Amino acid sequence: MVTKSNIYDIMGSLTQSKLPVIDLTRKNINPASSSWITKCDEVIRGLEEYGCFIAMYDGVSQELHDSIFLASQDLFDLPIETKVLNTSDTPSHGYVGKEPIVPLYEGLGIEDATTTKGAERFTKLMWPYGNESFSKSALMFSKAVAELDQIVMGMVAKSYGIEQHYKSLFGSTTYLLRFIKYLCPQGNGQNLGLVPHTDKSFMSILHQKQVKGLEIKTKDGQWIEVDPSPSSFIVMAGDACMAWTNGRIEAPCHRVMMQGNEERFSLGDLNIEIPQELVDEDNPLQFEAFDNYKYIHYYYTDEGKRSKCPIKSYCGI
Ligand SMILES: O=C(O)CCC(=O)C(=O)O
Ligand SMILES: [Fe+2]
Repeated sequence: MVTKSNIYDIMGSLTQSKLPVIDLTRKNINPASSSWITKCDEVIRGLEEYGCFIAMYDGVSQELHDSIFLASQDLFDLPIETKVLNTSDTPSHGYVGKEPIVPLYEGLGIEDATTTKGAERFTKLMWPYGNESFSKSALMFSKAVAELDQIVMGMVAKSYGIEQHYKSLFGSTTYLLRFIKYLCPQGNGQNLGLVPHTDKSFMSILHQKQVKGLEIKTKDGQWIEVDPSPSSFIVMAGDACMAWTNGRIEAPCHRVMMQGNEERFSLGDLNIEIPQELVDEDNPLQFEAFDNYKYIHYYYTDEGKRSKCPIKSYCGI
């Protein structure tokens, strides 16, 4: 029987607590400045405690924020026959829409979004006669957010003393820009935009427009709502980051409960080796080296979908 109290249990309770907000605007992130080490500590604390934090970041101007969301609207206004042309070998990187378990959700990914080639290839597929402003905005936004990712990863690597490993990881990094749209709930009580999950990527950077909806689960099981703002970006660890840091940073469970338009960045890496510096008597090696793309494929197999912690089933020791 479904009673009021067990509906509450299924949905989980919302908490008033907030995610850490870290000022990563340019004046604060010069590695030569004294505030740099403090910022590194804040970033690590946020990631170890919540698996994510909110970055205040000025690499995306208000103008770019506006133009990327206008571009997003143009994209979703295209006919479905055009949008489905965006296919990918990697599950969930192409067009996703009209899925029975998430009927409100629609998403399109641009692979290699930080390269002119990636941005133009996608634009040509969607607009065979061209759409220069779309491809320009997508490329500029991708580059700006990739820069934020690199700042954060540099801080993580510095704090753990694994800068050398980060350099090789960085060489094999590609970026995916995913445009996401959620329909308004249809008044039938169904307002789950996206089911609770952890990201399968290395790191995701989320940016929302006006309408909130993203909720992140704390380690003690409470859900925290995240308010949108043009200068805030949610930096979130994915499963691959958990393996790379030998379990120090765990990918947080998150879901979307309302409607809105959000852009999302995620990152896929190849041949990730667990840095030896993070392995000692107290912290034995927890994961084998793995390939992030193959892991994503594994996650979409029956075994991967059934697993409680797919990254552990895939490459845990
Ligand atoms: O739309 C959002 O804010 C979250 C999207 C998300 O979690 C995902 O695409 O994995
Ligand atoms: Fe996610």
